[in-house]
Amino acid sequence: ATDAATTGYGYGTKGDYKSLNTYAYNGTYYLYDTTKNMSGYIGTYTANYGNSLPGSWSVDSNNAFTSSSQGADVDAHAHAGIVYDYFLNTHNRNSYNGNGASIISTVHYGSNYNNAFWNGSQMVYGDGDGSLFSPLSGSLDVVAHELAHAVTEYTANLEYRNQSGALNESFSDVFGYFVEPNDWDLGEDVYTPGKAGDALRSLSNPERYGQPAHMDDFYYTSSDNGGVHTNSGIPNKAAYLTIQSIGKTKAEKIYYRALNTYLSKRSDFSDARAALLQSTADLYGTGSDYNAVKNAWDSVGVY
Ligand SMILES: O=C(O)[C@H](CCc1ccccc1)CC1(C(=O)N[C@@H](Cc2c[nH]c3ccccc23)C(=O)O)CCCC1
Ligand SMILES: [Zn+2]
Repeated sequence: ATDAATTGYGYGTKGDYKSLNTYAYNGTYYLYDTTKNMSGYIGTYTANYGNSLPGSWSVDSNNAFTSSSQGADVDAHAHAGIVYDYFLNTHNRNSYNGNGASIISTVHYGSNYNNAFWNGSQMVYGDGDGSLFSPLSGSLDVVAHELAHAVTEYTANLEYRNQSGALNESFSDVFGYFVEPNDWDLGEDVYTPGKAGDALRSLSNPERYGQPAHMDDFYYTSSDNGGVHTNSGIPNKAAYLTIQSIGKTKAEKIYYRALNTYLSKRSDFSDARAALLQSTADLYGTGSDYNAVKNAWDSVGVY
């Protein structure tokens, strides 16, 4: 059988051309990327609008993933590679487990499914209903958000409820920014395709989309695991203020160090403040950067 790594191409859900790391096997081309220095691979599958995972390999007969139904596959595969490169190049972390674990994505999950998730083993993306969402793998910050959940699971493993869960959420939104720093929004590329200028969440103005930006407005609820997607607005605002003060290059190093070195399952917002301050001191001392982080958390009412 002739088999070898190949370079194909395709169009994302926005019609944008993308080069793809593919693999030829017996005359069929697979979204199977073996070009990274990982023990595993980056692979993209389709659930064919069903719910079984990972589904079947995303394949093409001539290495040109150009049909409209392949756009979500193209985006998931290309964006996964970008996020893999980010964690390796910026944080010297080889995949989510630090040891080259395979990064598996499945697209076309369910029917018009308006969400995406990391299920503990892989990333899964719905196509959206075309009104609330377009296919969710089309947003690089969403893909980074999901893969950051995997990184968190293998590092701090923040429990997904109440304050530790809101921190878990915030770290995923913040790494979504670090990977796609052209705006303070999350999910803007796939959220309400018929309406320009809005997003799922905003790091700079969490209140714009119904999230608190201060502890005084913490949302006590039993839904959504204690409001993890709502209360993340508070640490998200602190992250925005931190990045504005000390810059992305320093901020991403202190955020990664806090997650990887100081935070744990039951860490709360106050623990996050302490972990980020300690990480800042470790890396940059207790001068202006340290004071900026302190001021950011003071501003959101977390001590
Ligand atoms: O990774 C996450 O935190 C979210 C995972 C949601 C999920 C959890 C468990 C099983 C299924 C789905 C997915 C995303 C999220 O923030 N979802 C929110 C907002 C949301 C998306 N689609 C929705 C549809 C209805 C209501 C809320 C939503 C949520 O599930 O709350 C992250 C980036 C974009 C989608
Ligand atoms: Zn999340």
